[in-house]
Amino acid sequence: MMRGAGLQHFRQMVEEASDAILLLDRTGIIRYANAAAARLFGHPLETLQGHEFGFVVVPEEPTEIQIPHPLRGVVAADVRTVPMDMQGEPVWVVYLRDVTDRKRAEQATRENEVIFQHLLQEVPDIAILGYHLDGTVFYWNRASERVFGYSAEEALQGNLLALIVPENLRGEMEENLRGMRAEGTPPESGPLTLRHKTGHPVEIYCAHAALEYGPGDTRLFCMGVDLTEKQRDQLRLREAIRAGNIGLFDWDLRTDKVFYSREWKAQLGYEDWEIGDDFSEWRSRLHPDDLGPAQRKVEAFLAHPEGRFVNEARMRHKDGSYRWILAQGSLIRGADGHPARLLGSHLDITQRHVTEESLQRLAFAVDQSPSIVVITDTAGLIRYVNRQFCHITGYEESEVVGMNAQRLGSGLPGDDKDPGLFEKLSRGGTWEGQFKNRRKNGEIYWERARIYPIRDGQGHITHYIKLAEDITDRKHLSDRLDYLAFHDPLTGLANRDLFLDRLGQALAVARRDDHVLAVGLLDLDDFKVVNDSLGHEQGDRLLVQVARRLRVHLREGDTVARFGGDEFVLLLSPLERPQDVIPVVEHLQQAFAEPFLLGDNSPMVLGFSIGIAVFPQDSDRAEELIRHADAAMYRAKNQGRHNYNFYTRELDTQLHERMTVDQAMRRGLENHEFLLHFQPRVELASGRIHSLEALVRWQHPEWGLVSPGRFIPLAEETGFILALGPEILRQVCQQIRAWEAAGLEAPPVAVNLSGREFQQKGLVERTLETLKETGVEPGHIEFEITESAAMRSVERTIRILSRMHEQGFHISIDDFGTAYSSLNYLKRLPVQAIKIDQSFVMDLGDDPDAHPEDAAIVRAIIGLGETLGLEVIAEGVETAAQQRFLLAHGCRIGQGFLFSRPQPAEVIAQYLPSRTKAIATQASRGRS
Ligand SMILES: Nc1nc2c(ncn2[C@@H]2O[C@@H]3COP(=O)(O)O[C@H]4[C@@H](O)[C@H](n5cnc6c(=O)[nH]c(N)nc65)O[C@@H]4COP(=O)(O)O[C@H]3[C@H]2O)c(=O)[nH]1
Repeated sequence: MMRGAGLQHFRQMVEEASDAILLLDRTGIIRYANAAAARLFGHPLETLQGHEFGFVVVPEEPTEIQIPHPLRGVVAADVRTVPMDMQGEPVWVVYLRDVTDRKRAEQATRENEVIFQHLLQEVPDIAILGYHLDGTVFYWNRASERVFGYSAEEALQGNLLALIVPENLRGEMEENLRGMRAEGTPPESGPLTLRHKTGHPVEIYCAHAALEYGPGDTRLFCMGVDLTEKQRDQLRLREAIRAGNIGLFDWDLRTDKVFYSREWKAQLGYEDWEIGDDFSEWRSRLHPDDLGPAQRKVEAFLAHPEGRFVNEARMRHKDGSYRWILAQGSLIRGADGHPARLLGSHLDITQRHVTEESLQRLAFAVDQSPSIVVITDTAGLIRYVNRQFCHITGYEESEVVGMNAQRLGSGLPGDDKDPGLFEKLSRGGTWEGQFKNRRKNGEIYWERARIYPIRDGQGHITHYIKLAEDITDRKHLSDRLDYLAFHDPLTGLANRDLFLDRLGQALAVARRDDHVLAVGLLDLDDFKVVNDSLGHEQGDRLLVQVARRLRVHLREGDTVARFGGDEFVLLLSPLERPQDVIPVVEHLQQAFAEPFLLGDNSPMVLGFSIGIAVFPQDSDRAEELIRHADAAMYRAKNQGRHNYNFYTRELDTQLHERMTVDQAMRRGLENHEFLLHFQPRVELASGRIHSLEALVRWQHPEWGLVSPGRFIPLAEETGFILALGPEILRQVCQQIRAWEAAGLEAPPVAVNLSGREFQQKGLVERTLETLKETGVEPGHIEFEITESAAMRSVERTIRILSRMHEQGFHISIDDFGTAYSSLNYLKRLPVQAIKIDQSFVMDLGDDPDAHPEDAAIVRAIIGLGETLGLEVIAEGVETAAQQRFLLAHGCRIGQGFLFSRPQPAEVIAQYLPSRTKAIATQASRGRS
């Protein structure tokens, strides 16, 4: 039992308790009430005490009662009654707790649940669907039924993916669900195109919410708004702005604050939060060079805000690079009519700038290109020409743009020069070829061109481009080369190739029409002599005149060709009979009786020899006909001047013989059949040997000793002399060494050098080599070259003879007097001797006085030799009278049968002084 202070404390606790506490006697009268009870009942304590409680309560059982409150209406309270015994009296302690607010909240919640469920279910424009993370649908409101066409009953059995997600989105959706399962991130909100039960697309704006139903049971709600057209437009606009990467700005001119959109910032590499709303954010990022102009443009626009504000400037990206930004905007005025905002967009046009710059460079390159560039449209109208075109054609760009390319004869589409051209181009092919065009001044020029079609993005041909080069010069050159390939450059006559071609055609016609044709090979008599003595220039002049005369005196259909040198070939066709050639030849002979004119207009009569071969009797093949005509010509020549000769079978035999001799010579060289005879050149006064001339002989096993007159000309003709010559020199050197070895004093030996050998390259080197090998000094050798060979190419002769002379060789001019030596050249030749041709000496006979002309020639040659300081050697001295004449006129040295025929080396050896004797003689001379 509590007493004293304890009781006091208990009483205070009861008094201040938050719950209402009443003490009832057994009749239910309130004997005590605390302050909370007074608040609960809304009556003062005094009123409560002694008042009947009035509620039926079950002791010990919590009960809820409704208490009428004078101010709050009805107050709800939870009641618990506990029976007690107070000083023997049974009493009830009643505890009351005010639960009005809680009750109300519970009521509200209950009501809300109903409302929300109703709302969710009935909300007209929002399709709400709940689904598990595997897509199984567990909630489907009425709007979903309308939007997607499935009833809730149908939907609740199915899977969202199968129901409303179209094929193309399924993968993405599954990916989203996987993301949700793994990381708890719900799919992003945004517009979606789903599928109605009937299959048509349903465009909705979809927001997702994830709800945790229990551990491991997260579910998703999709709330989809079926978009109105306006909303769709707005969304499209937003999407377009995003997709087009268009940055937006909204500059409040009064506050100087600017709204920069995410894209505006992203264009420059910034996150949304990295850029504020100050005007300086724009200004500070402008390229220093663009800042001033851009600001001035803004100011100008604000001062006169007409149309649209447009500016292109470089702006600094976060990475430090600069981007080209196209800013466009319009002014918005405030309610007071003053400019309030500048609203606009930013577009990154860097790529366009790069492209434009490279296009500009390309355009520059095309314009400056060394090629002609022309662009036309598909109708052939010129749209562009470059500088080179203007330079080549002489047209100004403005004169031709818009003009049909055809009118320039440029060969572009529509040109009728090549009908295949347009067809090829319009099929999309490339055309390549040559055009013959006209410059503005009317001049013709050639171009090599390529034309390509230009296509647009869809592959349609929109233009044609021509790239061309002016090849006029090249064309002329190639025409010239073509001409040269088939013509003789000197006379303009057909060359061998063209002649063969014509002959081939003529043979075909002759075979078909059964007629005769003739090939004539014409060789000018004595032309070589003229050429060698008067020089090439005169020779050429003569050849040109001959060509002209031949052309003039032959029929139109006949062909004249020049095969080189003084060899002309005629094709006479058609003829009825072979003998029809004769009048033609005679006509030509008459034509040649007329003199030709030399450079100094001095007249010169030139004859010709001609060999003729006839189809079909001699051959039916072109080459063979020419060969036969050649053989006939040789015989004509051999028979004397101004002759003509028909080919005969017998001629073939001769040719055959020539071939046999040539082969025999080549074999003979291998078999050492060539040997030397030596003919002394003697001092005319004393008869002493001055020097020797080596003369080759051919000791053939069957034909016996063959003289050089019979094989040297053929050897020269066939080139065999080039093999034989070095062999002769070698034998000469070896013989000199042999004589010396035998103790004899070997005099200098003269060796004949044929014209062919003289022309050959490396002559001096090879000669020196032979001398070195055999150990003979150059001073021991003298080379004889004929006057005609020396005069063939005088400058070259001088060059080679000078080199020989420098090496210590002696040189003499053989057969002097037979060619037309220019004294001017003779003076320059480094020769030591001239040999009077034996014909002049022999013609003196036994009595030179009886032959005054020959005597005069011989005297003139001796005088010439004296004047030029040359030794003069007379050839063919056969009589003592000749010897006396020569001596009397100052010729010191002679050679001829009078002194000795050419003899083998052993015979010659008998005449050679012994070396010891010679030395002794010299020694005794030295002493005296
Ligand atoms: N009737 C007559 N004839 C005389 C008299 N004295 C010498 N001869 C002959 O006249 C020719 C002189 O030689 P060539 O004018 O150089 O004329 C030479 C020369 O052009 C050429 N020849 C001879 N040997 C060689 C050689 O080794 N090389 C070259 N390339 N040609 C040679 O063959 C030509 C003829 O040579 P060969 O028959 O040996 O004839 C020699 C010689 O035997 C004479 O008093 N009366």
